[in-house]
Amino acid sequence: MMNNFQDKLGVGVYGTVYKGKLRSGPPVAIKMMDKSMENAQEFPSLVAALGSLHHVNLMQLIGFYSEGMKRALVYDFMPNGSLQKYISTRELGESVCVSLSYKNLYEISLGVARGIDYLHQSSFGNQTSHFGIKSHNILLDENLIPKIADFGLSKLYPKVSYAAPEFYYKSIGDVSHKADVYSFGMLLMEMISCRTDIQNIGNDQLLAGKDIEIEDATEEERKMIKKMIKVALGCIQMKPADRPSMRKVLEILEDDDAELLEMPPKPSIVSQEIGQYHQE
Ligand SMILES: Nc1ncnc2c1ncn2[C@@H]1O[C@H](COP(=O)(O)OP(=O)(O)OP(=O)(O)O)[C@@H](O)[C@H]1O
Repeated sequence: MMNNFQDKLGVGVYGTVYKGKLRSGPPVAIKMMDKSMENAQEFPSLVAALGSLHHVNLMQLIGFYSEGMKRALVYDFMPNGSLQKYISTRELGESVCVSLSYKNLYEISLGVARGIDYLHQSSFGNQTSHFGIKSHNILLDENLIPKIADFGLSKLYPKVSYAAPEFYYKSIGDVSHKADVYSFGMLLMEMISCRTDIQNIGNDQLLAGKDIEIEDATEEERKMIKKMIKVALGCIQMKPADRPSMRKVLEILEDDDAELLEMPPKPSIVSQEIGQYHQE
């Protein structure tokens, strides 16, 4: 592997990511793990488990390095970087956001849902309650196909993404795959709000049963966004048991008639809901 660790792609919770090159040619991303990693003794078995997962929407682990305290993971290099870069209006301004069409956003959401569903169905999913999904960890390849990265590393170094309420309030349910469903719903909200005013659409138009008006969207795109909003509202329900499974989410996103489905109830505000549970 050829790399002089000069081309830094970024720094994450687990360490620093560099761009490198395999001798045979393709560029790679090398994630140098910090020494402070917890449960480091689990690294070899985790690498074996991660290497056995194959899905078009998961970032494929193509190699690893482990010697003494040094550990590194090698992945394909993703030329379009992370989804976060495209959808964060706060950090980067709207010009970046609008470079993704509604269709792009819908297809990315479908790909991410397929990747999470695969993880939940896999034997790895049986041992892991949640995978910590967030827009930083969704990388886009040259065709804007999303790849979920870092999904196994939360076993070594627990971290919270769009934290589901059950992480804080045990009374509403156990932390399970439904925490990923919640994170996925928040991700959808983030994606939609990058192009539209989600507050107004979610509350005023859709929830009131009205048709949504989205500027500069075709009829097909309007349907896609409407499905994404419905799925998002279902996924961010307060109680894990009220959220759909990732398999159900996929069914809805892939269903052409899903826009006719009933709108999920508006998710209640945490403090009110928690108060209610405490009174039960
Ligand atoms: N395979 C890859 N190809 C291209 N860029 C990558 C790749 N993997 C990571 N990066 C970039 O490197 C940076 C750091 O990535 P890393 O996954 O370590 O952290 P993160 O996703 O920013 O945050 P966290 O550690 O909380 O998951 C990010 O900006 C990401 O876009």
